[in-house]
Amino acid sequence: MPTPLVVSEVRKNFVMHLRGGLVLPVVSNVGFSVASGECAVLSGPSGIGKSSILKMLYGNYGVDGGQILVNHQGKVLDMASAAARTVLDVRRKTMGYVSQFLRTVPRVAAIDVVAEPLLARGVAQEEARERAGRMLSRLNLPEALWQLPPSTFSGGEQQRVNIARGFITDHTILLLDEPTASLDAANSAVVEELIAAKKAAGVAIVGIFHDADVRRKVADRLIDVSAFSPGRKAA
Ligand SMILES: Nc1ncnc2c1ncn2[C@@H]1O[C@H](COP(=O)(O)OP(=O)(O)OP(=O)(O)O)[C@@H](O)[C@H]1O
Repeated sequence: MPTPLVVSEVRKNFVMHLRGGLVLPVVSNVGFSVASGECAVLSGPSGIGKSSILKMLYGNYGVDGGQILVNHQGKVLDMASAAARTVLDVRRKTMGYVSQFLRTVPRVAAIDVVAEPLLARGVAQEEARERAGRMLSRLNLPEALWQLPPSTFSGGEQQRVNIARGFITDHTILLLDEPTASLDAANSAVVEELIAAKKAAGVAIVGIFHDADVRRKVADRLIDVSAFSPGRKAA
């Protein structure tokens, strides 16, 4: 079976159009691969480019060079050069992403926000909602909130909706951007269990965890993003 995710020679500059086209090189020569069942954690100081790398892997940020090869339904394709339609298909079937903040859609109930990725994969509505409810219970979101849109939820409640939505599918690659940042110890522990279950199921995970304790528990390997800082020679 091909490796789920192989990143090589990826480069990213930000161009500040409001500053006369000033070019800010963020990362260069990014290279790593993530095996099935492995959790690789991006580490390094604030502002070094960790979130930018996750956003490039997911196709939210364009890439100025290099390859992001994913095993999508038995075929290897390059997210760095894939057409928008292909990127959406990869997101639906292969690659999940738990962003730092939930993007709420007005009037959509929390339970439907969580069930939506299952519906997109063809799961019947009743089953999708039942599974969404189970996931929200596991993350201790009070049932009274399930039918409400999450826009008024607390930071930690929104993050739990986001986590439930990200972990509900059987995507083979999962990107996690600080999933425990707004959570208390009990809910962080639930997320650690969910990550362990994904690893046991063979999912390849790339994550960012500022909490050293969580990082120590979930990481199989640290990837030092400072090594990809432009100007530094690759190790
Ligand atoms: N859309 C953008 N436009 C311009 N600059 C950006 C953009 N996104 C990120 N940057 C810049 O790229 C650099 C890397 O940011 P990034 O968020 O990837 O760092 P990080 O390592 O995840 O930081 P933190 O640990 O603080 O979250 C920063 O200097 C940031 O200002």
